[in-house]
Amino acid sequence: MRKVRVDLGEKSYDIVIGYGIEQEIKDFVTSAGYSSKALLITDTHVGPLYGKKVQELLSEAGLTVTMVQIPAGESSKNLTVANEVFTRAIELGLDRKSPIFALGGGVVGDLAGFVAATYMRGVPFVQLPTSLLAQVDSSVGGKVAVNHELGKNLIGAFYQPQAVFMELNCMKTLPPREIYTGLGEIIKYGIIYDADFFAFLEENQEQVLSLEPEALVHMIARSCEIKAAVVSEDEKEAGLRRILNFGHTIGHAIEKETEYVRYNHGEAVATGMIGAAHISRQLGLIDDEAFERVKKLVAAYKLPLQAGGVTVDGMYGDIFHDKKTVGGKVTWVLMEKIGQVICRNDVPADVVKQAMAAVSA
Ligand SMILES: NC(=O)c1ccc[n+]([C@@H]2O[C@H](COP(=O)([O-])OP(=O)(O)OC[C@H]3O[C@@H](n4cnc5c(N)ncnc54)[C@H](O)[C@@H]3O)[C@@H](O)[C@H]2O)c1
Ligand SMILES: O=C(O)C(=O)C[C@@H](O)[C@H](O)[C@H](O)COP(=O)(O)O
Ligand SMILES: [Zn+2]
Repeated sequence: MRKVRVDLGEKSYDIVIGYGIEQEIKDFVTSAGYSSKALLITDTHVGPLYGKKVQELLSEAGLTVTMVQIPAGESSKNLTVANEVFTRAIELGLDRKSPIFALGGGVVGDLAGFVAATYMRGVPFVQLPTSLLAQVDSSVGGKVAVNHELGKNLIGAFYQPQAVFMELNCMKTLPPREIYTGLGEIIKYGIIYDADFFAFLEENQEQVLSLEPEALVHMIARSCEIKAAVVSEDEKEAGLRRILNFGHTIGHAIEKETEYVRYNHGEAVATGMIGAAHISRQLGLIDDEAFERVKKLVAAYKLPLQAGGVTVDGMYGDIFHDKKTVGGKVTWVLMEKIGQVICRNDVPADVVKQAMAAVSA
């Protein structure tokens, strides 16, 4: 079992990573001082697999747990579904000390976190991530949100969980496409922060793709360490945290242009990283070798180098709704080398459009 601490003063918490961590969950809940009524939010794929087991586990820790299943998929991450969950919470009489547990991927985590942040102005929140992407990224750091029809994650908050429990046995039921998706965000950490980690991903492809336990623990723990270090320094994205958004400016535009169904998040981010690498090369920040290494690794993990169903004009319009765009100026996270990025808000429109054309199929 591994533990990673997210250091945020009074809001600090542990990420517990391992195979068979039921006792750790029970011990935490028993000593947390929660009200007895709790909500377990999951989706229609994960609920039938793990919902009952987790409900029983939480009952053994003294809670009376109601499970709410939202339809699986990104199209559930909206205010309408959040409102249905608020209604259940009110009907059940959940109070300010009633915990909300998110059991599922990033969609469940982001939506449940948004509900937890806003129901009665904030109730305790615990993440139980079950997808690779949620374990390496979305369950950590406190960005919670729902989508708006005009853009991704536009309605949300920074709201930290009180703990994150990552049960690695859950990976056994994850479809292969969702493994590649998680690898999109994992590759991101190598590019933005850790050249050795990038090299590990280049050199251990078989172990990584088969989720061999030692490789799996390493890639989840290293990803969490990097995210925890960044978030601990800059919780609310005043500066450094923007690096975690590498690939997301174009990635979110791809998701929106394809109505959140054609590509899942990690795939769109992977293509967005190619776009950002393209801009970096055009500006002379990186050489061809670094660009080719990124491209090769993205392809090796079966992620798309180009997106279909998008237009340059559509994507170009979307980037002005990006949360890193201020006063009409888009802040781009760009590569300086593998393991290091910088932010630039002076990228000419034609350079951006060339990169967008290059990643459009
Ligand atoms: N808050 C953040 O910091 C942050 C970071 C990255 C991504 N995100 C958000 O996360 C979302 C993407 O997360 P995701 O990739 O987990 O998508 P997801 O939540 O849709 O999960 C992917 C699919 O896998 C299924 N699934 C999850 N765990 C499973 C398991 N163990 N076995 C079988 N099936 C399982 C889900 O039901 C779903 O069908 C996006 O909305 C993205 O914007 C947020
Ligand atoms: O935690 C962060 O900070 C990130 O940017 C992580 C991203 O992987 C994640 O997709 C995040 O939700 C994007 O945030 P947004 O502010 O661009 O909506
Ligand atoms: Zn992301």
